[in-house]
Amino acid sequence: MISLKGITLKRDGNVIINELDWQIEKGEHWVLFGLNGAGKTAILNLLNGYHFPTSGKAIVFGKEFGRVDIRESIRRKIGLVSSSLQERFYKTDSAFEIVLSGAFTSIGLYETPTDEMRQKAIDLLESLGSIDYANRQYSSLSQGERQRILIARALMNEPELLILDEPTNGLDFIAREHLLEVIEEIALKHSGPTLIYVTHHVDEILPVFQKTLLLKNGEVFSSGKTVEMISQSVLSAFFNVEVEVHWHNGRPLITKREKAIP
Ligand SMILES: Nc1ncnc2c1ncn2[C@@H]1O[C@H](COP(=O)(O)OP(=O)(O)OP(=O)(O)O)[C@@H](O)[C@H]1O
Repeated sequence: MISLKGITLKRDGNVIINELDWQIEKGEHWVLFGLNGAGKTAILNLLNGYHFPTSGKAIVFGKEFGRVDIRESIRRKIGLVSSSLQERFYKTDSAFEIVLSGAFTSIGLYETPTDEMRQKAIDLLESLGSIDYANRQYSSLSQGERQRILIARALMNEPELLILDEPTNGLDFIAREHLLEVIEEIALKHSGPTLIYVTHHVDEILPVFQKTLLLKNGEVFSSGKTVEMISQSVLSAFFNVEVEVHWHNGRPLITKREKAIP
């Protein structure tokens, strides 16, 4: 579905992504894990066609970047949930209008939605538990409610790939767990999209994310099965700090290992 080989991205003379290799198969849900400044956003911008690789070969949905302009066709197949989108919406738009705008991949509604689109938006709002606040102004919603609206918006086009960029930012514990339940349901849907979950929080990695790419300083530190990546030895080397990993109900927790008392 996606094949990135030897991708390097330079911006203003700086190497932001260096020799990145990443293969994503359909139905294989991934975590993109990296600390602040690792280059996660840069990779998402690459996948969406907002940045162009300086070198390397990128094939997205069977089409190679650079051969023809494939940005438009790519963006219709990718749903993006990112807090950077929130700042771009119009303050007066209702949650329902924002979900509908997903059908046109636009910010704001410039075209008249069909009855079919309206019904789809209602169905999605219902399935995400958001119908009660569908007519409220988006700007008046809580952060957790906004994230659900963004997910509904991203699902309007039935994307092949759904990218969730740090979706739990600003959520309290309960709202976070509720959102993770929604995400798990989407991931488990047979005909649903393939997911990329971007985070720097280990404890948000759900069992449905069976693959993890660890990104450090713009390079792949390691990638593969989540259980192998989220291990004591790999993460201690990744963080450069000794950590312990504890698994509970299929979810990992990490703590810094205390120094042994001599
Ligand atoms: N136009 C640019 N010119 C130079 N450096 C840039 C440019 N854009 C991004 N960078 C740098 O590239 C690095 C990767 O940035 P990126 O935003 O992709 O990181 P990130 O992993 O998404 O971080 P965060 O978790 O903090 O959002 C950072 O060090 C950033 O300062």
